[in-house]
Amino acid sequence: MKTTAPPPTAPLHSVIPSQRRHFNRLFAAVYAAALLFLFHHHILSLLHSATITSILLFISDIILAYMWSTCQAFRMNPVYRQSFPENLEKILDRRDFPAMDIFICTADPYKEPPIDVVNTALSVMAYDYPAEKLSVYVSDDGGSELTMFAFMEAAKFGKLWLPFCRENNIADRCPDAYFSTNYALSAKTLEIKMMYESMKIKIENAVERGKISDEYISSDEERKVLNQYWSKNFSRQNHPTVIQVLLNTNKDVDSTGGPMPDLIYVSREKRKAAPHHFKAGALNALLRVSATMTNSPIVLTLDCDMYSNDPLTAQRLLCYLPNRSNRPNCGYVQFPQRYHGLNEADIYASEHKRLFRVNPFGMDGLNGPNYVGTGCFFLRRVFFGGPSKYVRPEIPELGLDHVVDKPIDSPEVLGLAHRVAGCNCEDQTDWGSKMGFRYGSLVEDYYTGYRLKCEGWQSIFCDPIRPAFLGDVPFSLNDALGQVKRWSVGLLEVGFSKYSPITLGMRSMGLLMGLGYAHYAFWPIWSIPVTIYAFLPSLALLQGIPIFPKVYDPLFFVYTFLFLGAYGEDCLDFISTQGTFQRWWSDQRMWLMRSLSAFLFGSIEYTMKRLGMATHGFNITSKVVDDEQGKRYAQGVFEFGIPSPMFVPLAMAAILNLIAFFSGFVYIMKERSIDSLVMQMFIAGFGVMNGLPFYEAMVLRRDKGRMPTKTTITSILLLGLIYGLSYFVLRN
Ligand SMILES: O=c1ccn([C@@H]2O[C@H](COP(=O)(O)OP(=O)(O)O[C@H]3O[C@H](CO)[C@@H](O)[C@H](O)[C@H]3O)[C@@H](O)[C@H]2O)c(=O)[nH]1
Ligand SMILES: [Mn+2]
Repeated sequence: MKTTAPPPTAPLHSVIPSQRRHFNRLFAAVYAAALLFLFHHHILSLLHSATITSILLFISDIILAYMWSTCQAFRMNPVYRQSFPENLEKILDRRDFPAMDIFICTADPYKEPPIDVVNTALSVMAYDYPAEKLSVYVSDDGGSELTMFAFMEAAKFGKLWLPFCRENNIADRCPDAYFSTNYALSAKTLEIKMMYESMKIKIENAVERGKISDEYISSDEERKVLNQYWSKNFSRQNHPTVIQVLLNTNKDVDSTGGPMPDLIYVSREKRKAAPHHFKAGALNALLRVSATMTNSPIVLTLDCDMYSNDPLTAQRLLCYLPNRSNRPNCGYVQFPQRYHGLNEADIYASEHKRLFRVNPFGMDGLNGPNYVGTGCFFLRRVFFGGPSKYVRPEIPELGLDHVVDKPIDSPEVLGLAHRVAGCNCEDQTDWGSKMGFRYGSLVEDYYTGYRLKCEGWQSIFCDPIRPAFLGDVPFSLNDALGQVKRWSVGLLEVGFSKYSPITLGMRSMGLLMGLGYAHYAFWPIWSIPVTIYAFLPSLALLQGIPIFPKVYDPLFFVYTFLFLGAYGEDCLDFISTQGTFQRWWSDQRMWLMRSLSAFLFGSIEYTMKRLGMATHGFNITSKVVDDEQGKRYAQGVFEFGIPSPMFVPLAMAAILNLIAFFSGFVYIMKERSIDSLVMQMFIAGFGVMNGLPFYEAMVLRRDKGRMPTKTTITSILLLGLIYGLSYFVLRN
């Protein structure tokens, strides 16, 4: 085989445009023509006679067309990147690697087990990177001594874990992940495993009992730290700032005498009267606290449930620093959210493949991907105004040029750190509006990334073959829908704000990027067409009323093409991004379910919030699962169990389509003609295929995760009501 000479300097990264772009562009043109044909028909028939049915179908198709067209932004120019961290040290001395501040957020020890948070922290502390350049900050919005205790233990265990990983060149640096692989059974490994298990037992035991046993507290120093939580007025929503330097790189060494990274616990001040802005507020507090202590030029944000799966990740980031990439204004590098522990079919489609893996390639070919809340390396500079406009923070020590020249545990530094983590610190300042992570949306990630893009920052998407980060997925349907419901509220908050992507976005970052952001800002409006298509055709079918063109009508072919084209393209995108057909099927089913439920409830919640009728906060997704539930999840069985209102529209649609399909069948047999009802039969049949897990959960299952009878009955009653109404409406 002929070998080519190596390039003069070893490359750090490469970028290849996708071959599919040509096909995508052509297909978009054809599809757009078919859409025009469809709307031509819609308008003619509306002019001819506007019935409720024709108006509803028109509205549905307008929204579907909106979603389709905005989605084209992701298809015009996808690019794939590769990075070569192995070449890094040929160009950059290890001693010149920049310092990094790593932020890990946690907010509730009962929904986010502290042992998992500890695992996440250890996975990044053990990066293949100079330890003295890493500072890990843990934000505890739960204000819990359980989390503090877990980290006191983690600091001790870390001193063994880090050298162990380094010496044995271990790839899985998250202890829990490592010990669930086929690890080498050496004496050293078993010793470390024992240490890990003993730490885990202590932490889990403390969480279970809700307090820390006396025998677990090993020094007066520890007792003093924990004492802060035991004062009378200390509660989750009301407490002073707690900051604890658990490891200090200038003092602490590992078991072999090597340096340890900094490890700092921060629980910002909380007062009931002061808004705390959920995760965005927590991250801004960390931005300020870290500025007073280390002020590293690079910041990594991580959710507590997302551990690092590749020790080279930090070095990979260096391959893309702005002076080395062709994106001069690159302000952040986003790694995708990828997950561990998914069941084979990924029944809740919580991989969110289109959101986290498919579309970001498309945005990367334009101005760069969205920020998705975790697994993202930022230049600290981006939090202080656009590339050419530096916004100076009110407190000079928080600025980029501030050099920390005192030890991080000195009274001066700690004093200032406490002050900037306080509730009043943001009063009358630019934090949350022009500086830091942005407030005003429950999806602070989407919103912050969007505003940065509007300011002129660009970004890069980095999806290495070995996932850089792995996270947890929701284990029950209610959690999976609840998460998307929260996102829906947050997205609409941006969509209908004065910074809407439709206006500001398109103006400041160009048409295609603007469309991409506009696609997500109005994501929840999927609920409108999906709800209409789930109910209307089947309600009409039940009464033998045709609402779509007959088989030999040219319009029938247009509909067929539009449906197969959209589904086919979606399937192709999914499967070509390391997907299986089975998972794609779950993904499309879950899309229908989200639309019928999460998006719908999210839109209602958003409306109520706007009208001042309710205030919904950030409902944290639970990361715990009981054994039985875990078993069902592993087998790919849907988890209903609780009588959640979110299941009602889903059960209604499933039941209706089943009845409609059979009654349509009988009708066709009787009339001996199927021409005019083919499309409705298809839609009902499709609904039935998607509804299979529901029939099972309503009728056949006896386990705890079955559909509660109450929900089934409610759904049937409501369905009866809707059918009654439709009887009058559809016949007129
Ligand atoms: O008041 C709060 C609420 C949440 N969090 C943290 O925010 C993170 C995300 O919360 P989670 O319940 O896991 O929400 P998800 O829906 O799974 O998260 C997705 O959506 C969020 C926005 O809604 C983004 O922040 C996340 O990065 C993104 O993964 C977790 O680490 C929480 O500890 C806080 O720090 N403070
Ligand atoms: Mn999460």
